[in-house]
Amino acid sequence: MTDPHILYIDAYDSFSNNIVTLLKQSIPVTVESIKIDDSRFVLNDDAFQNYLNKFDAVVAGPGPGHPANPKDVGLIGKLWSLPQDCILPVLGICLGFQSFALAFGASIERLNQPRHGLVRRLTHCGRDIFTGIGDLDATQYHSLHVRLSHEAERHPDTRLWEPSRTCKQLVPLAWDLSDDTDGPILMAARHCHKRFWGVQYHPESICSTGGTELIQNWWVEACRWNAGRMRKPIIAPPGKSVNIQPAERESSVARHELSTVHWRTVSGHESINVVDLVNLLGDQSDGGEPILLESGMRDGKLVNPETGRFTIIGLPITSALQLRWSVKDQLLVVEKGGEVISSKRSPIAEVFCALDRVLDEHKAHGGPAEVPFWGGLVGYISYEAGLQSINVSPSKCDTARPDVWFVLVERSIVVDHVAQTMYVQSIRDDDQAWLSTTEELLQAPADHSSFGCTAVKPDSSRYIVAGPTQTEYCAKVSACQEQLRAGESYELCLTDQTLIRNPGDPWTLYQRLRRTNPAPFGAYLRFATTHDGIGLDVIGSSPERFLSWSRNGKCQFRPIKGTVKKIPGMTKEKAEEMLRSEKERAENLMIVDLIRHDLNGVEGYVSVLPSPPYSNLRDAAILAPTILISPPSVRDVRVPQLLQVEEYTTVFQLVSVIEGDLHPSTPLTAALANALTPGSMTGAPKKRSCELLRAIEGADESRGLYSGVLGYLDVGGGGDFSVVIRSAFKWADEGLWRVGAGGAVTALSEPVAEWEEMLAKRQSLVDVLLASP
Ligand SMILES: C=C(O[C@@H]1C=C(C(=O)O)C=C[C@H]1O)C(=O)O
Ligand SMILES: NC(=O)CC[C@H](N)C(=O)O
Repeated sequence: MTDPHILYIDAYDSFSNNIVTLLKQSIPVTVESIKIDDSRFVLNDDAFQNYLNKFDAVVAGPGPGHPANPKDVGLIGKLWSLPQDCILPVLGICLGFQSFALAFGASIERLNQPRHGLVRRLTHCGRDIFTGIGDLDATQYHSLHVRLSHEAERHPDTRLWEPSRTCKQLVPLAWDLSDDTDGPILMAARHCHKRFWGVQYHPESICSTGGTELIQNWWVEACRWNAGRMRKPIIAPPGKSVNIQPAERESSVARHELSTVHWRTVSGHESINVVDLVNLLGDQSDGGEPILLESGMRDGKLVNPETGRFTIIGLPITSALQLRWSVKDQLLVVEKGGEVISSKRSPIAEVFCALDRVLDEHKAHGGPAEVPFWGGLVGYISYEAGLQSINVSPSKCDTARPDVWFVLVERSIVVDHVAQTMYVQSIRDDDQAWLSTTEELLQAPADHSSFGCTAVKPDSSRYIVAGPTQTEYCAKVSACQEQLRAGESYELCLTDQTLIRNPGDPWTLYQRLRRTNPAPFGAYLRFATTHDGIGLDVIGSSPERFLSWSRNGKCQFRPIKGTVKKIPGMTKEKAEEMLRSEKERAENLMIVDLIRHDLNGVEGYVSVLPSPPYSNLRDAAILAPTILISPPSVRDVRVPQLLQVEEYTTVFQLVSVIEGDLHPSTPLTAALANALTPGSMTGAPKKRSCELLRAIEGADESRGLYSGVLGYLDVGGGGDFSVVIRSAFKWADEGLWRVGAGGAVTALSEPVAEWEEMLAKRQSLVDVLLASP
């Protein structure tokens, strides 16, 4: 017999996939998810009722906004007044619960103090959906709350479990009695005779307990009611996405003969000097600029040996394959040998397919197993490109500078700083001569010349051209907090940019940055097009891994949220104490739950190649449509590290780790494509928060590379991307370095403290760009 079917109605929350996963893990059901504004049903009640008939129960999810606003709740608002024969058991969560309570006479009010990411022990009735659940810790993400009546709440001890006089149909099931300013806050209720339940907290959060039991109890109740009504489990209709079985999937993806990675090792006699290496190799390179992804060192030790053990020096040739795409014109341009070989308007999803196809075409084996990069695509994806993937229209940027830019690196040197070994690698077929020459070069004593280094101009030419003022920034923090209090967002990562003139040589500037602010994701890139004059310089010292995945599909996110500046006298112990505060922990917890959602939602997709004839595979690739594969292709999403303090040169940070295993048939870029834009740079829920930030930060501003991701896609199947923070970038046509910085704003933030945090985060870059040579 097929499993019963649950409909999940998603109010654009960033925790929805966690709820769907909790449902699937707790009870034997199939879950189908639709959005609150599903165009098939919003204006067509008959179609919605018909559709509901195919399900056994509904879960109405959390989300931003107010339950009285039809735009915020959409289809959820229709659940409570359906004709008798269409009514289904419903569990409302947070916004879904508020919508339920509002429909039956409760009022929805603002809390004095929003509860975003707070974890509290609840007082529950121990029966109904709370049967058998003892102590219950509940993560909360709400600014609004359900008030049954003022009168009932004045006597919480005697009237806790009785319906109030004004809301006779709502039976309270759980309360949070820990809040002195807001009084008892209703945490769960049920309808006295309809099969509607709701919880104000988030049972799916990593810090909530009893989630599985709650779902199981609710399901028992729902099934009991369905049995009484003789509802039969019915097979859900196919969703919008196409289900492709693995065998079929394999055959629809172009497969190529694997290339072989050719490589040699050179042992370092003493600590390997990355700058000397780049100078040496830069002079030898075939016209292209070396690309450096460096694992930084402080006092002779790796800053973070877990995320930063290897340094990658990519040596692309001038005519290397490049793939570029810009939000403004949506043109996907593939260039090789200095010639544009294809140029086609493509949505962002196609860009990921194109990246996958280039990787598939260059797929290689036989490289050193311990080395995470054998060759592949190195580049970045901007914040605005990420916004496209969640359907947020970007700010009005008036240039078509690339928002996605990758360069194929076929020759590379990878330094393993732990084993003190250098790997000389090439994925070209006929490259033994280059391998031998480079091996010899690396064995010879280093020559300390500095490649391409231009003379640095006098001091006066370095200054801040534009940047935020304290008054403006604090006003923006307050604007964020108004949205948080209104329930529009749970956390907003506010940022701003400082523009600095420094005509000095970027390589010299990077050398200074790596000395003053060594980081696990150091980056030095110089990209240029061969014909239309677009050029970009990046110097970076990011501490934050966005996402990495190994060749066998284990993927890891490491969001940072929670910052303490290193002022004189600040020790790790003191920073730990400060970062244990409710505010810092709440900020980080929200992002952990958001990333779990992103990972739980990873969907595979394949490109179906058009039938031949086509002149070459790349032409075919540009024509290929994309098909989504459902269901999600990630297993076992887990949080091996929650809220740990890590030390960097200028700040202490609170870091969590979220991991999962990708199904082997998942395309290489699937996790990346599904998780953009980085949640630690947006806030939660992601989509609404990005829309609010666009308005607050300025509709004409774009974040560009800042807040985007930078890293590599390896031809062996792995990948590693950092979040572009503590970095500066400069477009050739603008000639100014842009330094973005910001921080998460919550209801508990102090505007001046946020301003100071932003200054602390941009300080290392400002120092480097303004310092005397
Ligand atoms: C916004 C920045 O950093 C982000 C915000 C953090 C925070 O709010 O504590 C920490 C790391 C980053 O995810 C930045 O460095 O500019
Ligand atoms: N998590 C939620 O569903 C939040 C609901 C509502 N927007 C509030 O802030 O109260």
